[in-house]
This record gives sequence, structure tokens and C-alpha cells, in this order.
Amino acid sequence: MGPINELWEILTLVTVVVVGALGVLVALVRGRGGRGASPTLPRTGRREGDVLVDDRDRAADAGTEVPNRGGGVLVEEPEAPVAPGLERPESARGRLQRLRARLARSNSAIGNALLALLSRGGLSDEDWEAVEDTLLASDLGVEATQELVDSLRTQVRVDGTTDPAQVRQWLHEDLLRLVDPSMDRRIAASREDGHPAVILVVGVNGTGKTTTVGKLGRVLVAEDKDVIFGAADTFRAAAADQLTTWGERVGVPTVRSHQEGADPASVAFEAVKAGVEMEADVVLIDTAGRLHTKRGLMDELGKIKRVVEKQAPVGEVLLVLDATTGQNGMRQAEEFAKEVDITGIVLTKMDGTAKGGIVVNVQRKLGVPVKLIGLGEGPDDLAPFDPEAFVSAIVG
Ligand SMILES: Nc1nc2c(ncn2[C@@H]2O[C@H](COP(=O)(O)OP(=O)(O)OP(=O)(O)O)[C@@H](O)[C@H]2O)c(=O)[nH]1
Repeated sequence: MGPINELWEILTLVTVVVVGALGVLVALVRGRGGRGASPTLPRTGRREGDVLVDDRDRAADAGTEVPNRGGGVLVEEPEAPVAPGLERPESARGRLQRLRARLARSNSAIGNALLALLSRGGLSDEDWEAVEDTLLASDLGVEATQELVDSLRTQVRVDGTTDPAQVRQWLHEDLLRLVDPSMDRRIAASREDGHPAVILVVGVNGTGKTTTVGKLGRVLVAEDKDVIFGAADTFRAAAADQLTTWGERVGVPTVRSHQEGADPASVAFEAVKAGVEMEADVVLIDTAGRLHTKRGLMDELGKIKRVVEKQAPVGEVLLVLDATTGQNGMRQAEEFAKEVDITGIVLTKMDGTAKGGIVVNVQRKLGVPVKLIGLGEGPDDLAPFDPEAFVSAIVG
């Protein structure tokens, strides 16, 4: 055996040893981290990019204690965070078209009653009083009713006609003016200065706040926005479950606490924090509508806003009002407006009431626009408020 052959054998031996060692190393690495190839995502966690991170595991790794923020605030990821199985919500455009019939069913009685009276000809003072009563019964409010009656009286007198088509046109124009199409009804739902848009939803209990947050989430998802829900109504235990269910249907994560009575400001803070980290477009925060005292409720809303604004400005505070509650609802609205800067109104349950006049009344009292209306219990029965479509549904 010559020296060349010996060298060749040594080289072969070294190669076998190196390849073998590499094989063992690869096997070891795969054994530890190979599960990463098909991760089992934790059900609760925080998303960083595309990865779900459980805060508790990370803190434990770092040897730190996990703070129980707000009584254990966690991001409740939807069960199925992928597209299959998720609902595709109806787009905002065209919702009011679909729901117009519902609005008309409840409110066209006002329009018909007015048109029947006004087209009669030779209107007496009693007839005008009947017009006034009809408008007041629709919750239009005393001031707006007076303005509308004065305007119609003048037009009837000057023109001298009670032709139904002409009267309908006057009524349409006057009502539209009262509803005020010039108001900005857009919802601030886009990222600004590197922050997600934060929308706080307030109102007394039972008006439809949680439902509205769920439905509005769907409107935004239909517009391809990345949305996060914050379940800061910790007063009613079921509210967080209700919101989580709404979120799961459309792939929206919900930040919540599983502890009843947890600090709502903490939950709201964590929701916005998650929104910032996940680079979401919008964080929608549901709040409680009832506390032990009214003062307590208002103080809590103020605190939520202050705490949230350490992370990102609250760009929109939507007040949810039940349209069927008339004067009572108006009083509630005024109380909220005194304490919180309301930027928009959501009128719910407009499907079951002939009191559409409340749109004008509440806008005048609070000086803020009605931005959305609820027209049923279905998931897509919330529509952007469109003055023209609204007046057409009443007057035809
Ligand atoms: N018909 C109709 N029902 C509605 C509408 N919006 C909400 N609701 C119903 O009103 C009820 C109360 O709604 P919630 O969303 O639970 O009310 P909430 O204001 O969150 O109540 P709290 O959590 O107790 O403060 C539910 O049965 C909803 O389905 C609507 O536009 N039309």
C-alpha cells in the first residue's frame, strides 16, 4: 500500500466522520425546533407578524413574573384564523338600499299621513295642527317641527297649489334640509401617524352597543380593514363572550378579560396595545352601559379614554341610542354628551319604529351627525346613514 492509498483512506474516514456528525447535529436541531414547520398555535396569544405569541410563555422564558393586567387580559384569537369557514360580510355600499324597505315600512306612515293632509287643499288651522302632531309623534322635536310647518305653510300659501307631486317635493326638500346632508358622516377608521384608528362605543345598556361593535366590525372587515375588538364591558359577563363570537365569525381577534368586573381601562389599553403591535387599522372598544352609579359610569369612560390615549388617540366616540326610546333616549344622549366628546351617533332599532324624526332631533341637540343606523338583528343589518335614502324612504 503506497502513501497515496493511505492518504486516500484517511480522507475517506474523515469525510464519513464529518458527514455522520452533521447528520446527528441536524437531527438534534430538528428534534428541538422542527415543530416550527407546522406550528400548533396557542388559542390565546398575541400576534406578531404572522406568529402567535403567548405572553405568559415568553415572560416565563425570561424568568419574569407575568403581570395579571386587568385581571388577565388576553387576546382571544378566533378559533379559525384562516379564511375558510369565515363569513364574508356584506359591503357597506348597498346595505341601506337593501334595508330601505324596512325603514320605509316603519316610517312611510308619517310620510303618507303628511301627504294626505297637505294635498287636501284649503288647509285650515286644525289641518296644520294635525300636520304638527304627526311630525311631533315621529320624534322630530318641537323646534324642527315648527320650522318645517312654517316652511310648508309659506310654500302652500305662495304657490297656491296642493298638487300631491308638488307637496311631496316640498316635503322631501324640507326634510332633507333638516337632516342636513352637509354633515361629515365618515367614520374615522384608518391608521394615522403610525397608529391604528381607535373607536370607543358608548351608551346605556340594552341600546345595542355590543351588537353595534360586532356589526361595525363586519362593515370594516368588508372594507378589508384589520380590526381588533376590545371587550371593555366587564360589568356584564356575557358581553365579552358575545363580542368574541362576533369576532370569530369574521376573523377579528377580541382582547378581553375572563374576570368579571376586571378594570375596563386595562382591557381597553391592552386592546389598543395589541392593535399597535399588530399594526391593525382599527381597534373597536365596547364599553359598559351600566354601573352602580351614573357618576361611576361617566368617570370610567373618562378613564378609559385617558388610559387608551397613552397608546393612540381616540379618533371616534360613537354614542349608541335606541331609536324607540324617544324622550328618554334623548335625555340619555344629552347626559353622555355632557361628559364625553361624542363624534357620531348610531341609532339602533330603526326597523321597529315610526320615530325616524329622532335623527333630526338628536343631531340638533348634540350637534353631531348620525353616522350609522341599525335596521334589524341580522349581522349585516347596520348601514351607513344616508340622508337622501332616509328621506326617500319616508316621503317616497
Ligand atoms: N330590531 C333590532 N334589534 C337590535 C338592533 N340593534 C341591536 N338590537 C338588539 O338589541 C338587543 C340588545 O343589544 P346588545 O348589543 O346586547 O346591547 P348592549 O347595549 O350591548 O347592552 P349591555 O351590554 O347590557 O350594555 C339585542 O337583542 C340586539 O339583537 C337593531 O338595529 N334592530
